[in-house]
Amino acid sequence: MAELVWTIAGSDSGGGAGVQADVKAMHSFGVQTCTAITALTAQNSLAVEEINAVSSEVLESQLLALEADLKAAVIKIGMLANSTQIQLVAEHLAQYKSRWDNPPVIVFDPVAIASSGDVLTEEDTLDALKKYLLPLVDVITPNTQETQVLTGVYLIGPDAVREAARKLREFGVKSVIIKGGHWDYPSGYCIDYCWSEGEEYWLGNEAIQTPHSHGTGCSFASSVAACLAKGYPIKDAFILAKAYINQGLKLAQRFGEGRGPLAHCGFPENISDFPQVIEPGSWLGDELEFAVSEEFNFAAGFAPIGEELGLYAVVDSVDWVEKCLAEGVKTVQLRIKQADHATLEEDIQCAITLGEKYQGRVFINDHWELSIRHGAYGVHLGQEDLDSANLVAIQQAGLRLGVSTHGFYEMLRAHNYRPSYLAFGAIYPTTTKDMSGQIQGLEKLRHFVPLMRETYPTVAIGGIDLTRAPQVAATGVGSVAVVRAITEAADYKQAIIDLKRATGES
Ligand SMILES: Cc1ncc(COP(=O)(O)OP(=O)(O)O)c(N)n1
Ligand SMILES: Cc1nc(C(=O)O)sc1CCOP(=O)(O)O
Ligand SMILES: [Mg+2]
Repeated sequence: MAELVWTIAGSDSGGGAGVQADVKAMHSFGVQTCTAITALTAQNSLAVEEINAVSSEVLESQLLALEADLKAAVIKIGMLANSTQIQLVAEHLAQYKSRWDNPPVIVFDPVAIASSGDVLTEEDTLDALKKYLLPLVDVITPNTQETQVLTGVYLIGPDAVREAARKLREFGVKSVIIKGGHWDYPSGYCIDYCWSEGEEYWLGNEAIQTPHSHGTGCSFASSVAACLAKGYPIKDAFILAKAYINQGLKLAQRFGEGRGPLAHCGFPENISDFPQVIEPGSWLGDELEFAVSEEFNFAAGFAPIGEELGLYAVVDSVDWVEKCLAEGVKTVQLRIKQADHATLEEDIQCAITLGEKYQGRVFINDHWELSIRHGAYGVHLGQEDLDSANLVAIQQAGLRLGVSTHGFYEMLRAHNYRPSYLAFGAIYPTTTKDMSGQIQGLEKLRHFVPLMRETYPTVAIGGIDLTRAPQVAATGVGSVAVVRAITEAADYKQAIIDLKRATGES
């Protein structure tokens, strides 16, 4: 069943922003949308002629109807026309938060100023917002002007953006996304910022030049809301919303004499619409003056593999490396996790030699220094390892590099390094490793694979067994990686034959 998302916002008679944009954006991400309309604006592509706020009774009757029968996973709030509406909505939200079995996530787009420049709310709303609404908000998505109006911070650079986000959190907001569509810094680029749970995320891409951008703010917040309802973590919702806007700006058309609306074109599927994850040491990171640690090393472009990896066995001993290679598994990873493993170096050496003997690809998990020392075919690293491993040394030694990813943000971060392959996990729950909160499922895998398949060999891992392998392979992923499906099989030789057949390898 589709997830339910409400939008509490104004109607745009011109069809480009407000609830009209919200419904289209939410539909693109596959959620069911309910609406509570706060105002019937009379506007077209040139101007907002009238606001026409609905009465408190009319607004409340919509909320009462929805809360009685169609409880939302996420509620997106757009234009609230006056302080009475703000107070009314805040009272209802507070009840939902305290009384519903599954309290809704609140996403607030503080629509102060339409892109045409018209002020959409009354003067006294600012105090009411700060007093009643912001303490209930989980994610706020202001643009530059709205951020400045709410915080008094003028966004002249990254530190000012951080400072504004801190001020918004002081009002009680949990997570902050500040959209950089208007700050043109660095020149010609559009940089966006997200702060959530102590982590910050920066995304950037070249600014897309079009006058037809009406409704981008509403659509961005609605995309975030829909993605959160779909179970994406905020950093992935942030990326997807940004890709959705980029896609819509590129395809936007003129309707009327003024600014046309953002185009709504479904889930973003083209990698060129996705932003770059900005990291210290990258060009954009330098432009934004991100601190770079002394031992910082960055390398992009690792030795290619040249074909898909096929059935991929991830095992914890040399004995299993040999058993798998001997049965014709072409890609094997030695994954030894005990820090005090007495024969670690010897085992890595043996695994590398076995790979050469059986002409298989043997990757070593984590231990990149020993991998370089003994000339491994490749190493497999996790996201945290990207910060600490000597990537330059791995690249210069000609080792292949595989990188784990768990979601869109990590996938795009890994893409900065142009590794030799990308792994997506965990597709299903697994007992081999604690992956709680990081289960992707087939629907998300179906989105990851087409974005990356042209650039890298792709691998799916986590909870895959013989019964699930065919559906995983049907996503187009190039390789299925398993631990227990081989090492805990009653007959591992038969399991290898069956898994290869189930994934179309033989
Ligand atoms: C093929 C493949 N994919 C993902 C992983 C997980 O690697 P990582 O995130 O580094 O976690 P650990 O395996 O070190 O626990 C993997 N090993 N192999
Ligand atoms: C080692 C590992 N990495 C994962 C990831 O998602 O990064 S899932 C995983 C365990 C896979 O084991 P099994 O096939 O037994 O479920
Ligand atoms: Mg690792």
